[in-house]
Parts: sequence; structure tokens; C-alpha cells
Amino acid sequence: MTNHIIGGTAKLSSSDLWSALCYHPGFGSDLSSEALPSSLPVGQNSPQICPYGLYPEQLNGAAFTCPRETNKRSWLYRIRPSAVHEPFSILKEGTSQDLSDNWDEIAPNPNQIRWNPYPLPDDKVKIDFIQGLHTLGGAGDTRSRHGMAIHIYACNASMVDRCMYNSDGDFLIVPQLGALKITTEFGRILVQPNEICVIQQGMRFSIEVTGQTRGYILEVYDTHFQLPNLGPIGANGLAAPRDFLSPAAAFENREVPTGYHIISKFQGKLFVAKQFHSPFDVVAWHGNYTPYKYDLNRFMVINSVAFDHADPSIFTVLTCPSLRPGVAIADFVIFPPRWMVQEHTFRPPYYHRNCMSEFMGLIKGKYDAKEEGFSPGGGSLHSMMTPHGADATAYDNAVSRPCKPVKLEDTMAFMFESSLSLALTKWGDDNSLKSMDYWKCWQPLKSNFNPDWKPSVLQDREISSSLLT
Ligand SMILES: O=C(O)Cc1cc(O)ccc1O
Ligand SMILES: [Fe+2]
Repeated sequence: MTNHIIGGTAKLSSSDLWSALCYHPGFGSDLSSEALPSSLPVGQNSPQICPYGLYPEQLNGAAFTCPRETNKRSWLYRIRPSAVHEPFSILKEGTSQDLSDNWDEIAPNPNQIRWNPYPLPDDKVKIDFIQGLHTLGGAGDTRSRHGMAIHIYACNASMVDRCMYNSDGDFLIVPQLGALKITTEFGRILVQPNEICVIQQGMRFSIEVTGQTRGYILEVYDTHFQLPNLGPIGANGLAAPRDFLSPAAAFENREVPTGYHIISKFQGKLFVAKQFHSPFDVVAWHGNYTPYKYDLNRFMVINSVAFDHADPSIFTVLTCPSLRPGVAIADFVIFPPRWMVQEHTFRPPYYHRNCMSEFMGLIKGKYDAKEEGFSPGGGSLHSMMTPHGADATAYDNAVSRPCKPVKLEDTMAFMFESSLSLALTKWGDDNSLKSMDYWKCWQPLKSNFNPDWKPSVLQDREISSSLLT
């Protein structure tokens, strides 16, 4: 697909910029995009002189020698190479100071943890996306490129003449409140709550927001996100490749005499370098390494239509694999609206201890394991082998209601599930953000043990079902 946006952004009013966006569909596809006619060189990547006098620049998201299945790179044709900037220095101002990759800030905590909706900035103070970044926790190491982090963003102002890129890994961004207008080197992406976007390592982006804005970020250091294999599900199901959308090339040819700030997250710290032009000067690009977004409503839900609660891996949207087959550095899993039809079944999430870490967030509505206390914009963490499951009220409801078909509507919970044992930061461990009596939600669960129970009664699941319906 070719997208001709003649004259760059200067000729469009700022509302037009975001209302007339077009995207390239396809997950990991090899795409070509032009904002000016014939701006992509034909038949070669590095002509001696490029169309329109552009500079060619390659962005590699995989080692040159990676096999084809995992090799990722794009060629960008830009007004100036990215190297045209002053030296980086540590960013002291303009950060929240809550961004961290220090997993030893506090003592380990194996408890069930639940957070109230993460705080939004005070209306009187302008906080942009970078200033509004807070690291909740994580594991691993940016230098050996193995690990992951969970960040919360809460902001109310647009980034002005500053952009960011992540040298340490990829960001999977889950907006919960307010849209993100993301300008990238590849073009513009509008991401609303109930959509997600992935900005991969090295890609420069700047975010505009209107009003109070909040969401979650899963950062992975190891490798890029993939679609999960479908196994016996077949060729179709879960997230379809064509529903992943990459931006179409768009550029601005803008001098910034007061200085444009390029902010790099490098080895866990933020650095800033000044240049005097917009970094969003890519007129054309081609390749398979792009930012992309996905609408969670497009997810084709597969579930049990007979009996029993299927494991949540059936709801995996994207996975960042480890080197161990089937074991993820992190999976992004959603719990979308769906029919619950299982007969003679305890339908909410089962009681559970897991060799994985489970961080959960709620975009909207209610989660079926928790009757109250888990609110949109909040979160929970059930660490390695930490017991959890339906709260007492959800349990009572689930065992007393007939197993008739029920539609869970207007809900979207999600989980970042990791094979790494996560540590909280000081910010994540702050008691003022937590619901301190979370543990109490399971305490009313009493013993129902009946030593006189006779095997002939309620033995067969068909019989137990008929008793409840
Ligand atoms: O703990 C959770 O709520 C997540 C979860 C959901 C589910 O349906 C089954 C297992 C599981 O860990
Ligand atoms: Fe769980």
C-alpha cells in the first residue's frame, strides 16, 4: 500500500492529522510506505543518491544473522540521518523519577497484592507520558537483554518537542483511560482504550494526550512479540494477523531552533540529546520492523463449550518467547466479553498456584474472579506459587447459580504472565496505592467438607448438573 500525504504535516490542521489515518494491515509483514510519490528507491536499499535527496538508514531489530523467521529490519528514507544530534546526557528534569530497573529496592514480597486504580496527575500540574512513567516491578537485566518490566503511565499533557525511544526492549502499551496519539518515525497511530500498541526497540515516538490519561506497559528485554501458535485450533482463531495495523508513512520537515529533545531509555536510565529538527522526518520506509496496534474487540475467543474451565492460555494475544519451548518471558492475555456455557462447572478462574508470575489489569467492567475491589485502572500481582482464585463472594455465586448460558459483557481484563519471578519497586510497594485488605477476600471461604457424603450421590457430573438446573 502506498500512502501519499503530499507536503508533510505542515499543511494539515492538527485535528485532520488524527482523523484521516490509514494503516498497513498484517502482523510482521514486509511493508512499503511512501508519503511522497516515488520516494522509495526501487530495486535497492542504498542508492548513491535517493529520491528527493533523502538519506537511507537501516533500523535493525534483530541480529543481521537471525534466521528469516525472526529477522527484523526496516529501511527508513529520511530528511536527515538520526545521527544528527548533540551528545546524550542523563535526563534529570522532566522525568517522574519513578522509572526503575533496580529489582532490589525493597525486600521480596510473596503476598497477593492488589492496587487501587493507579493515581492520575493533579490537574494543576502538566505531566507528559515520560514524566508520568512509573515502574511497578520487573525482573532481569537490560544489559544481558533478558527480563521484563511493568510500568504504569498516568499523564495529562502532550510531549512537546520531545520524543522517546527504548534501547532496552519493546513496549506493549495498554491504554485504560484516554486515547494516545502516537507520532512515530513510521507515521501516526491513534490508540484508544481497548486497543493496544507495540513500539519496538529503537523506534522513536512522541505522544499527545487530551485530559487524564492512564494505562499499563509491558516491557520485554529479550526478543519481540509473536503471535502464539494455534496448534489444534487450526489455521484461524485468537488474534488474526491482518488485524495488526502499522502506520502509513507521514513526515514533518520542521526545524526546531529552540531544540528538539531525543530521550533514550538506555540500560534502565533516561538520557537526553538535543537536535534542531523534528526526528519525524521519514518520508518513506519499507521492511518488517514497525510499530503496530491491535483492537482487542477483534480477538476471536475460543473457550470450552462443554464443561470445565480452560486455562487462560487460550486468550493469548501476543507472546514474547523464551528459549525454552512453550515458556514465555511474557504473554499478553485478555479476558474479553464472551458467552459462558460450560455445564456442571465451576466457571470463574479456578483456585490456583502457578510457576509463573501473574500481573492483572482491568481496562473496563468487572473480572469474573472478583466481585469487588478489582477496579478499572487498578492491578493485581499473584507471584510465583502465591495462591489465588475466585474471592468468597464470586465462589458463593458460582456454586449456587444454575449453569445456564450467560454472556459476560462490557468487560476487558488482561494479564501479563511471565516465567520470571517479579520484584516490586519502591513505587509499586507503596502502601498508599494498594488495597491492604486484599487477603481478606478469601478468608470467608469455609470448609464444606462432609465426611458423611455418599459416593452414590452427586458422583456423576451429569447428576450434579441436573440437580442445579
Ligand atoms: O488468576 C487469574 O485470575 C488468571 C487466570 C484466569 C483463568 O481463567 C485461569 C487461571 C488464571 O490464572
Ligand atoms: Fe491465576
